[in-house]
Amino acid sequence: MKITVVGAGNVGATCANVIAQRELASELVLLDIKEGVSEGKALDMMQTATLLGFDTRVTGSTSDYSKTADSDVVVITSGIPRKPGMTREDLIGTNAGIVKGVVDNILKYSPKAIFVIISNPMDTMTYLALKASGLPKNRIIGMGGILDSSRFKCYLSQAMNVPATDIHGVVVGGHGDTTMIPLTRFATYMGIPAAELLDAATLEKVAADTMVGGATLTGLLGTSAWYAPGAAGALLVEAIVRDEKKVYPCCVALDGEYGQKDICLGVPVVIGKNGWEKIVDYKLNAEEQEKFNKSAEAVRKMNAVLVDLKVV
Ligand SMILES: NC(=O)c1ccc[n+]([C@@H]2O[C@H](COP(=O)([O-])OP(=O)(O)OC[C@H]3O[C@@H](n4cnc5c(N)ncnc54)[C@H](O)[C@@H]3O)[C@@H](O)[C@H]2O)c1
Ligand SMILES: O=C(O)C[C@H](O)C(=O)O
Repeated sequence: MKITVVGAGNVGATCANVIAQRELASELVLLDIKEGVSEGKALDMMQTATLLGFDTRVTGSTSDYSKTADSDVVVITSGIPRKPGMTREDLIGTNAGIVKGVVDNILKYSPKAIFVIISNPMDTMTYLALKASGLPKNRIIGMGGILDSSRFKCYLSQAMNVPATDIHGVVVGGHGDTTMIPLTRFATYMGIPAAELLDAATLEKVAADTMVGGATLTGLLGTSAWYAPGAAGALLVEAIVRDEKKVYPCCVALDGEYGQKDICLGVPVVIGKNGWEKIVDYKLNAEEQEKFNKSAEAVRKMNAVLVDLKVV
């Protein structure tokens, strides 16, 4: 198994580090445009192999895509992150060109790869990757919902004062401050509905905190987060390479499911060796469906910008 991570910055390097530690591949390539950075980070990681006990061979490449040849999975994290006060959508002008260029280059050497898109604005970058690559839709997966759900579970666990690992919680819709939809109705602690354990105001605050989870971290860090995003990307890669058939909320192309078409948006999907294999229907109620439709409307507006940018 060969995996490439494009972008050796905060998220890419963290994701690669988790992939190596969990031995998800025999070969892992980190690629960046910054001279020597991916090689340096790869070597640093290799020097943890005997300390942490893994055999994945990690190498770096400065812009040489031939080193990524025959990758089974490619994770795209290249692009600028937001700064405090910015939205993810503000990044489109820079990141669309970067993501398009990366997809084109990867395809020259790894035509059979499954793509995991992390660069922001992620829903639109996933749509761009789908259109630019012309690949079957199941091989293009945007990562956002896994991260947002893990933040949702984190805030729920803090409100309930219980371990986050005993909580179930899912966020669907877009990966934006106003477009994501924490599904409070489906949140449970060991099967007990969260609404029975938390009052309505607390549950609402948990959902609101989840939605601005990335912005909160950006305010604290001065740039956006990387530990949870990197780990979430690696978890998605793990489900693919181990053919786990796990259900994760991911950004995928909808063709009528959840009432939407010609858009990539976050819904629960089965993940396995073929990429995303099936969409799971949560049967949203009217209020949730209305939020989902509004989320789609906002993402569609962003997707239209891709035409102005002449990348689709
Ligand atoms: N989807 C998510 O859940 C999620 C979570 C966190 C971050 N992000 C996004 O991921 C992206 C990366 O964030 P980060 O914190 O790692 O930023 P970063 O600045 O630390 O790293 C980005 C890296 O991309 C590299 N890069 C730029 N252009 C490139 C190109 N053409 N080819 C290869 N590499 C290139 C840069 O040199 C840099 O090393 C941002 O767009 C951020 O918003 C998304
Ligand atoms: O918040 C960001 O801009 C980065 C990422 O999308 C996140 O949710 O951490």
